[in-house]
Amino acid sequence: MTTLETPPTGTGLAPERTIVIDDAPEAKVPAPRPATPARNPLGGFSLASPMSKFVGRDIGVDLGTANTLVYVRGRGIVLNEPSVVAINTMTGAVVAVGSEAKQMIGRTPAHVVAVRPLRDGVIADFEITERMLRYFIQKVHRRRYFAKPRVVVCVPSGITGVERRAVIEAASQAGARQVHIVEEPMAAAIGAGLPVAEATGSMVVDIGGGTTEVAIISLGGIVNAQSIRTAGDEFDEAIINHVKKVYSLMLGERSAEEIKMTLAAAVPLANPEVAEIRGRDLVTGLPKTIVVSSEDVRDAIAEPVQAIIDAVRNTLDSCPPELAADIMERGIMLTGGGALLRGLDQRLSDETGMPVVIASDPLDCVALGAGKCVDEFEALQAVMAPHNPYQHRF
Ligand SMILES: Nc1ncnc2c1ncn2[C@@H]1O[C@H](COP(=O)(O)OP(=O)(O)OP(=O)(O)O)[C@@H](O)[C@H]1O
Repeated sequence: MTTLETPPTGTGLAPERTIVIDDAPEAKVPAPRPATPARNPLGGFSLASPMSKFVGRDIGVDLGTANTLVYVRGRGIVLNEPSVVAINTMTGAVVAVGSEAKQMIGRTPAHVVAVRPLRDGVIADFEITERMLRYFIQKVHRRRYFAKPRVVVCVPSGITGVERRAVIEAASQAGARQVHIVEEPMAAAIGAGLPVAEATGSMVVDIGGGTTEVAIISLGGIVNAQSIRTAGDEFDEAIINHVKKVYSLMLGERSAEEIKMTLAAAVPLANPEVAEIRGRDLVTGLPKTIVVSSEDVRDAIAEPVQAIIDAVRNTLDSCPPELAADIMERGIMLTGGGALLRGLDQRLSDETGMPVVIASDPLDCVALGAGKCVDEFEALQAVMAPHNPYQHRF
């Protein structure tokens, strides 16, 4: 039995303060991954790109709603931090960024707010996003280089021109010499090792914190895509609302995320699990303990899970028959943190009749794809260019 505790307010603490839950494991900075090997998994592209004089400096950024990952050319993924910034509201100063700031959510004194500057995959607070990016870029470069880096940033495929422009501006303000955009599903597919350049259909479903990207890719381009603003955050919200409605218990974001990771499933489990959750009773304001089962949590997240399944089905419905046959053979690749929701692969497979595979590093795929675009920049221009009228130099 897992114990999740949330102390009451009325004690002066914010309701979502958690006692037992540790910071999410993905908040830790990983050991640097080896740079992408010099093979050519994309098949159709020549990888004979000349070594640029800027080797080691250019970076690929997965600017995610939940996590930001930075890949440095020649070094691999060197930074993986929650997309959270703590700000002192009296002075406007940044108090903490990343893991340290995430730990502060729900625990800050009145004059400090812990903010997630991206919502639904796009920039909700431009200035804070820019400061966060600047901090991360400076952190990975450790002042070793004087010139500004060339930056490849991943964005959801469904964002508007204005939202795209905001990402480019934020990256340039944060110190990029040149900003290139690659769409998240394309980056996820490349990072998952799908043969995106070949004349065969590949399907990727990237379930992040704010958006789910569904795309069918062939010959280096996106044939069909759907981006919905339903993903991991929506699961958390559904759990908070369910516990509030059924048990009159107030839960915070971090507790809900922990419940999702430990208890939630998209299919009935052979051995249902339970967890004890302590929180604030909405009626009495006093601490209360409830026992929640995995079945309970499955009901809570049923709606957002169904929305993702519908997006996959809709994309498949409008898929050219030849590509559908390829996908039938090859299967659907699941990437992003949401791919780790228990039983989601099985549920998707049951509902679509297609084989479904979870990528080996689902949380890293987008950053690895952006990294490959950086490592093999000249060769992969084609992947970026057709979808990218906004390649900017500053
Ligand atoms: N084991 C798990 N089970 C369920 N969900 C998980 C698990 N591990 C991580 N997640 C969820 O995955 C999401 C983060 O995934 P990811 O880092 O791919 O998103 P992101 O790139 O930051 O978001 P976006 O692509 O929407 O901008 C969070 O909602 C997190 O709670």
